[in-house]
Amino acid sequence: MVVRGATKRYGRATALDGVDLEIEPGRFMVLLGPSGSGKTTLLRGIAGIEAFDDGTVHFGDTPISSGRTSVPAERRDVAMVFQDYALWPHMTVAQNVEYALRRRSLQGSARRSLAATALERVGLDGLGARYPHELSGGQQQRVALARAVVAEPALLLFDEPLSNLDADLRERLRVEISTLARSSGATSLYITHDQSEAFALADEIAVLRDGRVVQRGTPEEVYRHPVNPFVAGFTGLAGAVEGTVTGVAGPYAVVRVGDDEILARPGLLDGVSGDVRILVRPTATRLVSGDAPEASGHLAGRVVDIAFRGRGYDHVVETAHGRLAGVFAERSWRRDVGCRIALDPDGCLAFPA
Ligand SMILES: Nc1ncnc2c1ncn2[C@@H]1O[C@H](COP(=O)(O)OP(=O)(O)OP(=O)(O)O)[C@@H](O)[C@H]1O
Repeated sequence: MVVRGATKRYGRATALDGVDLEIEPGRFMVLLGPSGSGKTTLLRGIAGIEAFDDGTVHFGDTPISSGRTSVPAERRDVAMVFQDYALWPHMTVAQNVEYALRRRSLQGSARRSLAATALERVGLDGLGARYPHELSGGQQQRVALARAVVAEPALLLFDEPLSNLDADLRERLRVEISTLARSSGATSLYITHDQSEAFALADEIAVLRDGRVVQRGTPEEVYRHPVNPFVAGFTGLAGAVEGTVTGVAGPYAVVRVGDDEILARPGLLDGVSGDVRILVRPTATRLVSGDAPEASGHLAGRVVDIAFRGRGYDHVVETAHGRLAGVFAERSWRRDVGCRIALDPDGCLAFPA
């Protein structure tokens, strides 16, 4: 699927500002962006629920929306899964799924059999005769998934499908969506504002801000090499500290932060100098004793909060030059004690202050 120059304005507000997006057949793309960045507008335009003001959409070589051509939503080879499930309340579960096959010239028995297989694939065999209100939220979303895949569409669109579910169920259903989408062979586009969901699901992520794609890449590329502080901030930070670049050590900048010296990776290709803001990934932090000998790459601080996380504890540490949260240690520290944070330079991203 290829989108070129997708633009949409509402009055004076620009929801989409010339978005280009390509998804290779069979790949799972996640569009990650904050509220209001244009995610839903883009998805609705691709589905044909709304028209772009400008821009084109192609499925393979076939124009779906281009100039005066616009294939109506129901004739696009697309299925969509919504946040609020959007099941027909007056139809049974089986009828909801069969509805997606209405345009196929199939006999009733063939339709019923395909719907039953799809329900089995999402773990709902035996529930076909129930009505949506007789199911839990998670089960309703599974019906919506079965309905989306039953007709084997070329493109699956997901509009924050997990956001109405509680944490445990969200994780389980995320795995099911990932498996189902990939085994169906469809191309998938999934929108979310949740970076952990995006990282877990995506073959590729596109980060959207103010109606523009600001970065595209694999989850690893986006996490390790965010193109700007916005992307870094939106994909998980412990916090930031302020410092001054004093030199270079291999691929790293040497940065003086108060009395400490740490290494950081230049967040931009052309390097950094002078005053910098170092954005720190939580995974780059480790607590060491305040009595430990001072070492390069350590930052002095004081523990201000502790949260138990099952496999250990996340600490909030105040340094003289910024606060870092999510600093992990297997044992719990005490509040108000002095400590040092050992920093992995690959997770410290220096941007001009
Ligand atoms: N029907 C509409 N009329 C006017 N403005 C709209 C309309 N739909 C969306 N917008 C505006 O377009 C921008 C993008 O909205 P969109 O819903 O696509 O964002 P989003 O990234 O999906 O946000 P969210 O995560 O909150 O759903 C926002 O500024 C929004 O206020």
